[in-house]
Amino acid sequence: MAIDSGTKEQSHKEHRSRQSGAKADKKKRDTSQNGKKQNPKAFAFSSTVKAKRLQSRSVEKEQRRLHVPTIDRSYGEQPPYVVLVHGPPKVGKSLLIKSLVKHYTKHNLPEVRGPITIVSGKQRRVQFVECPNDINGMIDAAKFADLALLLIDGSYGFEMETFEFLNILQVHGFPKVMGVLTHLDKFKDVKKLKKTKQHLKHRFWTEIYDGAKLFYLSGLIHGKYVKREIHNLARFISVMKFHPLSWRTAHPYVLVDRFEDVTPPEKVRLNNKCDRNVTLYGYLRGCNMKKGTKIHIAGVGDYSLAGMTGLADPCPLPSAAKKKGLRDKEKLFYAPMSGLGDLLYDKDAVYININDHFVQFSNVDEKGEATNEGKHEDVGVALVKSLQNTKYSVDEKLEESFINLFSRKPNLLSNAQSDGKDTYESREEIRMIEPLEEYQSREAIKGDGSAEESNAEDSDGSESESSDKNEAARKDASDQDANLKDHLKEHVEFHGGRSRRKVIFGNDLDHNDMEDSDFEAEDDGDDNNDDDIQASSGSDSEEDEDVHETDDEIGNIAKWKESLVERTSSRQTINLMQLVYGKSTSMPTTSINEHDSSVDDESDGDDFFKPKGEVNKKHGGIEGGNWNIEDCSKFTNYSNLKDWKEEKLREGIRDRFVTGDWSKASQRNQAAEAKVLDDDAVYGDFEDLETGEKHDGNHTDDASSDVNHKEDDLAKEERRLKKLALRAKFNAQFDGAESSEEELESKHEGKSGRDQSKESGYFDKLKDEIELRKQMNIAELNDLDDATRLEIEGFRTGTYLRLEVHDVPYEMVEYFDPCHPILVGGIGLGEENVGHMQARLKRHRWHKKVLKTSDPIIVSIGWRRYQTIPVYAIEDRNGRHRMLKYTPEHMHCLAMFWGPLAPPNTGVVAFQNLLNNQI
Ligand SMILES: Nc1nc2c(ncn2[C@@H]2O[C@H](COP(=O)(O)OP(=O)(O)OP(=O)(O)O)[C@@H](O)[C@H]2O)c(=O)[nH]1
Repeated sequence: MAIDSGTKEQSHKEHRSRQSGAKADKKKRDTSQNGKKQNPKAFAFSSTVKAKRLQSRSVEKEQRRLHVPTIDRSYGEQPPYVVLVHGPPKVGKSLLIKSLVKHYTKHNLPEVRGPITIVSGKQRRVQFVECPNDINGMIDAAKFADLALLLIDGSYGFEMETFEFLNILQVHGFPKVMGVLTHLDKFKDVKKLKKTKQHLKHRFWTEIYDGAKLFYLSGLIHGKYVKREIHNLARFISVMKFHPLSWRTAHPYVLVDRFEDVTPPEKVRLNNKCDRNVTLYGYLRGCNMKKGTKIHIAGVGDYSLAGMTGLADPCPLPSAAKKKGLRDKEKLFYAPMSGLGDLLYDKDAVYININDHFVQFSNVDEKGEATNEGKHEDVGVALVKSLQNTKYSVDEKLEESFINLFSRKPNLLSNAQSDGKDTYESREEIRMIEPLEEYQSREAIKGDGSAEESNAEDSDGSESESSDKNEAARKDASDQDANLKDHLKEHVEFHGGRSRRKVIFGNDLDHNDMEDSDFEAEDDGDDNNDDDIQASSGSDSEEDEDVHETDDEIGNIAKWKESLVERTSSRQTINLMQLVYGKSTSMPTTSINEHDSSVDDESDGDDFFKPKGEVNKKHGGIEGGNWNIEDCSKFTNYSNLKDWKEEKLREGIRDRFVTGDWSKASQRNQAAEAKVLDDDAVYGDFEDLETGEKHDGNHTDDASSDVNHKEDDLAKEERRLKKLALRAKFNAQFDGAESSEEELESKHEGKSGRDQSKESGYFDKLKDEIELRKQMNIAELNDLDDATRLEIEGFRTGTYLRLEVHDVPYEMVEYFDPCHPILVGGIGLGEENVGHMQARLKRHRWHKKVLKTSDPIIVSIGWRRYQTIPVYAIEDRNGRHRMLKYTPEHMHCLAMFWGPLAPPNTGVVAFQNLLNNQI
């Protein structure tokens, strides 16, 4: 009792809720939110301003989504998507592929050699390829990759390889790109890790586009990456959407995943260096390939095919695989070069591969001894297992078979591999012994050489992008040329037993300081070395001087940046003036001059150039009448220009933008029709600007152009109706699958109830039309028998092809390296001819020296890469081409060179040096 009474009497201190501090703030926030709106979605449009903003934002998003529909020419089953794993040496490329293969197939991949095809889902296969660490390999890889995984050593930072590869990618059509940070376990400090991650992410975004996916692989568990992280990465790969790239949809290509030498052995015996016959195997991609198409083997040359056969798919989709027997399990992977796959018969050889889990034995380990996990191993199994390792030509196998069968000698390939390793190790040793000399000599090479390699050029045709993000990426890349990437510097250093080419960003110096605290001793030395590199390279360009300044005085960064920014901005204005107004101001004056007096303005006295002047005049005459051309700047009548500084004028067009009030638009359109009929002067009205028509005294022109417009419209309408009729016919024929889709769409549109839905409807209609045409083609082809179909259509994309090529140089066989994928591209009509080509070209900002006319360069264009001698020129204002001895600074110029022709709008990249000096 006493206790009870005691407790009753005891007064506890009352709980006082916090009045200030983080907790109180949070509570306030919560209560205020809860109090105001319990269901934020239900009150989304409580404010009209907000509603308007939301609406315009969604419209903007919708608009951004729209792009000209690309025509997908792939008719057959989708071939496996190529996932390219790229990165500087020793960053973990092989390990990532092994981990991913393990994730998908539950099999351990002994080594990564050549493309590895795996089934990643019911409807999807992917082919993993490790990108070789040399420029040639990177160029080829950029041409066939559907998704590039850029591996970056997080503990070290960006290396030049990544940026060089990105530049190549930009030119050859930008496929999807994802970044993967590895070696993050080397960070001991969590804060530093976080900061570095953030920093690298933003740097990555600057290079690609904001929001580009970057994965973090935090470390290794049992020598493999963490399962969960690999699982996430695999999920992303499995669901990723790939857009067809324009060059590839117009050209068939094969990424070779199996290669055989089928030269008659007798011929080789007589002459070891005779031309060889080879067979190349791989999935057909891009578009259909007809018989008789010429091919280009990257790095080898153009050939006509001696034979082309379609084989059974070695790794079919689960949905497509027809099970032949009960034990016929689905084959989930195919990697003949890595020694994975299944039983395969073809003309040249028979391959027997048995999955580990069927026979319960492991592969041969490194020492060449079999570690038996299975209960018992019979002779048959041993035989089959030894056969597993033979995957070279028949003659080679005949020579080696008895050794392989009975003595368990490690095969030639593994020998070669280990030899390679040995040489590498010995090279490392040499470096360790003589680090200084080696280092300095390498610096000297790379100060010039490696920058030369990255001598990427912009081209006209680089706009052949399909995905918005990719476009954004390119835009970003070009936009930020001036301000961000100019600061990017290569820094060669000896790190972790090998020379690495670190990327240093001008605006990241402070960050580097932060990072450097970890590796202080090293980097102090490196700073000095950096100066040395600059000195040794001996370049005396302005930029380099600037860089020297920064290296000398880090405190002056701001000033240095100021001067750079000023300079770039001043340059930009000049360029802009030239680009936007330069011609517009000059053209009218020249044409006026020509009209006024027949004296040539610039080429006066020079009879040679007179005809050109006349051509110019003609141009002026033709264009003068054409008021509807897009580039109105050339014919600006200054008296008609509106003064956009006037508030009233600006107010007048406010509603023409997404943020404006659109209800007026419909009224205005009605009014506009009336106005056109009306002969009253409408000068100064904004209708003029929108339609691009000018009403200054050319009423008759306007009227006639209007009539033309109307006629055009009528024709268009007629065509549209025809198409609709066709479509209806098609729908009636083919069980109305599309119409149901359409209904859904229309329902959706009705729901959204916006004007913009019409536009997206148009977009969808365009897409539908393309699809319709495709379906009609397929329907038409389905009626044909197989042989005729093959004749007309060619081999369909996704077919596993065997290509036989005769008389290739013996070096192709001799130096064949499974780690260096072979790309075979189909050549279009007209592309097999040689001739002069003209390309727009700009010296890359990393290339320190100007390029000189007649200095040989190596050009990569289309599937090809070849050496040629360019002549640089620039187009003067009067349309003449003036030869340049050297390329101009920060400007495009023209390059004329001789070589196998490529279609217009093809991306071009040129290199001065392709030496593989990057290890
Ligand atoms: N600590 C740590 N080690 C890693 C990580 N990723 C890879 N490694 C190790 O780095 C070494 C090189 O890995 P590889 O997969 O052979 O690298 P690679 O890029 O294929 O190398 P090359 O083919 O020679 O260019 C291996 O010993 C890996 O175990 C990581 O995230 N953390």
